[in-house]
Amino acid sequence: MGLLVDGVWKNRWYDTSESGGRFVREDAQFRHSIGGPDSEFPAESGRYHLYVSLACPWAHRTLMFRSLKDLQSHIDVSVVSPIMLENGWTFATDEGSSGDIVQGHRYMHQVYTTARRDYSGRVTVPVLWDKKTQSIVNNESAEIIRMLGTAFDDLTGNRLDLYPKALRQRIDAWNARIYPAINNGVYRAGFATAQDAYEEAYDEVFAELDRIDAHLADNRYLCGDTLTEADIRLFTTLIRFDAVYHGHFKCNRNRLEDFDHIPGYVREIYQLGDLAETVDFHHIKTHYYASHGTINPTGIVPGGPDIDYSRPHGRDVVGTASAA
Ligand SMILES: N[C@@H](CCC(=O)N[C@@H](CS)C(=O)NCC(=O)O)C(=O)O
Repeated sequence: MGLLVDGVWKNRWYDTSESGGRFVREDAQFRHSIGGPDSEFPAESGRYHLYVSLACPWAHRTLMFRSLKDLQSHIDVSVVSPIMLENGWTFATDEGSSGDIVQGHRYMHQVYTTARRDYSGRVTVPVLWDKKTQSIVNNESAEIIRMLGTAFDDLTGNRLDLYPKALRQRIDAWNARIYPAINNGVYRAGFATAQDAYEEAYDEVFAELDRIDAHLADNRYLCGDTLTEADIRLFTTLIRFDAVYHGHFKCNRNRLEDFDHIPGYVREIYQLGDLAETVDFHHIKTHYYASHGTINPTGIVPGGPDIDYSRPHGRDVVGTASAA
């Protein structure tokens, strides 16, 4: 775990000393967009590449969109090793990485310094890479999924709209609650270095999960009967919850499987199209338990849990007519 300072790699764990033991996530620095034919980054088949970790919930969003939007043959993918230690994310193929199939780098930080020689900041995934200009288009998953959601529609003919105009306000409102309380909430609990910081995050995680569970009693998805971006963003945290966040990040009031409505909701999304192929529990568990030496010094990866996400979800009967 580390970061780049003026283009030089430094092996350093997160510094929580300035924030009262609270984990504060850094903002992504590359924020360009893929657009129409006149834009700097026009939508073109084969031009763009995704660097992802199969363990990472933020990268997972982009893989889910790539699958739902039929982009597999237009955007190829390099997968980093699940083990992230003193060199940060690596392309060690003996540990489960695909290798950097575009540039042949050994380390993810080289992708960043290829894009910007004196880059300072964290080296995160996902990264949307432009092979033509040898640069990073964007390294913020929330923005990458919006691009994948519409920019390539004329190429693929896939018009699935996960951020429809009529639902945007509601989607934005869900995202605004779910990001701090759940997506980042589990990290705020897990990476806290002070008891009160941990408890604050833990309480928020479960308050929001309780609210969502109640909402899902008579709403098939977060925004009623339509699957949206908000569901995808929530799913990537939920699918990791019992395997990792419950134990490793100490979010253990109860398991997700113990809720009334969330488990069926998670299974329904897991079973949609080819989305199950985007979930890799080996990478997920290995990454967290074997990479975070400050939290789990032995690096032992637990055997369980053993949850069958392909069993029937029973969500077809949920009141699709009711408003969210
Ligand atoms: N804002 C980014 C956050 C991405 C992020 O933090 N990814 C984690 C993996 S789960 C990472 O690469 N962390 C490495 C680090 O912080 O050094 C996004 O959503 O794309």
